[in-house]
Amino acid sequence: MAEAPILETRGITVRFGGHVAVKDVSLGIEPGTVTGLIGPNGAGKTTLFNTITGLQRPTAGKVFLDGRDITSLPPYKRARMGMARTFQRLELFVSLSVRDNLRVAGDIHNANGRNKIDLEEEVDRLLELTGLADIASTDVSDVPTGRARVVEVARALMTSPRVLLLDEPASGQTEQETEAFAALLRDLADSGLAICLVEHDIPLVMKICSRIHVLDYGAVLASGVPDEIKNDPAVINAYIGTEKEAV
Ligand SMILES: Nc1ncnc2c1ncn2[C@@H]1O[C@H](COP(=O)(O)OP(=O)(O)OP(=O)(O)O)[C@@H](O)[C@H]1O
Repeated sequence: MAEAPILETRGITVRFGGHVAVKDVSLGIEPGTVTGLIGPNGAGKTTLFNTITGLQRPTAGKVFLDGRDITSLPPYKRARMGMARTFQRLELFVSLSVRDNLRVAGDIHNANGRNKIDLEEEVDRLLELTGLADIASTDVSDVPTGRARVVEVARALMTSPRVLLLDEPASGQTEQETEAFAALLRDLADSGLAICLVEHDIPLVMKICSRIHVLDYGAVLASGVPDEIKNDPAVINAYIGTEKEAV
């Protein structure tokens, strides 16, 4: 039997003036899985992430973590409860080294969190795990975008999250980097993490997600396993058929 979702949205709607960016979206993310969230530009994926993480207040609907209604909690409280994310536009400390970016996140976690980590040990473990050890001392400003995205994931992992939301993490990665990244996400999910992946790299999504939700004009157009999504005429028509990288 499938595990109960650790993260749930119920009937989330977000309006910006007269524009409905997210429309009545209900979905769940289970521990130990990678869940894909795909759809055309402007479909509402980032807005939904912002609502889940507390950066955007929904017009209607609720967000639950561990069955607890967290809709009115600020982002830092959600982070302390085990939610971490990365951003479409990288949000790293560019004048710091890769190692120091991880240290800062670990410091903040230790100052606030209940499950304190051994900082240096965790930094070393995550640099190894994410394949960043060779550039640990490099300033992020000198790190190419593809690898900087992995730095952002590693930094998010410093908070020992149980839910990880990734906004276009493969954008800017080479084919080889994406292959290693896919293996990393699978390993993280295998260790129990609940991952939600917003990504335009359809082959990557199809390869690593156990379940996929397709957003179109803010609403869920389809939900299912990769084979169902790949062959859904509405999805092909609205999105996959328009993607150069289509499977
Ligand atoms: N702060 C805002 N104010 C007004 N409109 C917004 C705001 N943020 C997003 N939107 C609009 O809401 C819609 C959804 O945007 P969103 O960025 O969530 O889409 P997306 O699916 O993440 O797109 P992409 O794949 O291009 O990142 C778009 O029409 C966008 O212009």
